[in-house]
Amino acid sequence: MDIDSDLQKVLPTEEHDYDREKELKAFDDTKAGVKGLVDAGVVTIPRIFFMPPEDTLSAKLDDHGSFQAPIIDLRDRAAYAETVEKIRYASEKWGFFQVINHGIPQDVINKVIAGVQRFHEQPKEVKMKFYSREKEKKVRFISNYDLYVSKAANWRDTLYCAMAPNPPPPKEYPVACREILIEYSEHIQSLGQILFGLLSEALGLNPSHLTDMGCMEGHVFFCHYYPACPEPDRTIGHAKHCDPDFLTILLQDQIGGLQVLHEDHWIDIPPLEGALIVNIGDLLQLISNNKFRSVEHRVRAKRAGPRISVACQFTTLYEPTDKLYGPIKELLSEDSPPLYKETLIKDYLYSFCSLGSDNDSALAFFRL
Ligand SMILES: O=C(O)CCC(=O)C(=O)O
Ligand SMILES: [Fe+2]
Repeated sequence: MDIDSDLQKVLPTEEHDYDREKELKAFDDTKAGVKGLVDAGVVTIPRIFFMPPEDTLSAKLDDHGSFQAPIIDLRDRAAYAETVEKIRYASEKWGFFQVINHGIPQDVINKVIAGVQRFHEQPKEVKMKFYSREKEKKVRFISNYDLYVSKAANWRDTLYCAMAPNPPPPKEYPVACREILIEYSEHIQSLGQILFGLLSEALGLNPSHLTDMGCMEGHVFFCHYYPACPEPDRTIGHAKHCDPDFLTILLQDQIGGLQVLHEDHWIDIPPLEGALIVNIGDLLQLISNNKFRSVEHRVRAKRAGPRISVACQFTTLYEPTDKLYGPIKELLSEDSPPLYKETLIKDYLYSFCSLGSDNDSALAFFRL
């Protein structure tokens, strides 16, 4: 008996036949993203999307109904000190909270979701013109920014629009969502002011401290589209990651799937009509010297869809600035020495992107 050829029969031949690089490239070259696969009628997902079982099995909902990320009412200005305290607790213990009565009209939120859906559901020929892996581009469409470095491709497409500082001329944003994104960006600036004020006070600083440092200088919209997935247990919508910014304001539609890691459990952040989700990013963890926490989160793939979300990240991305960010001096003492070295925002982002989102936090590179 020819042992070698018998062995070949029982070994999964797939591994030999599978040229991952080639398949990633073929997918990328379609410039049509995951939506393109769904439109082509796939009923089994291509292997480039398979997550290792430990990541998908645990992607099932943990049964921890007793945990719920804090919900904070921003209208209650009379109870300002109490709101500051709630923000402090949420930022230290969860890194995530939802805000209600935040001042952004529901009508605007609905139009943002509709505009983003319109962009992603256009004929692929229109979207393809925006498809690019050039990081410095201020407006671009891409499926999986970390396609070539992550363990598995995610079931998601994204339109990026940098809104500040130095926005491109309005005509460079896609016509499908141009007007509403510009309007939403103005609302985001106002809400950002409120949140950074509260966060500054929650750190025991002057209310304008974080804005004076430039934490609000830039923001970028990540307009995600998660198509309905025929095999949701084999893949993920958005692999676990922390955000590499100061702060994220996230708007999600009613489909659900977002989970946050809390005390070793994956906790659902269920859609709450009218609410916005806020989470602390790595750069705020860094400048707060670990007082606030940037926490891992992910989005499950679902049979239901599409799911639409818009993450607004406060960061200047790759803007050429020489501003360095390190732990805030006022927060340091003998008992609380600096834990991180200073960094440029763009250097932090390069480290983050080189890792791929499903790896350990890039913060580790900046530890002293
Ligand atoms: O789609 C979501 O709910 C999460 C998106 C997200 O985590 C991100 O863009 O960083
Ligand atoms: Fe995120």
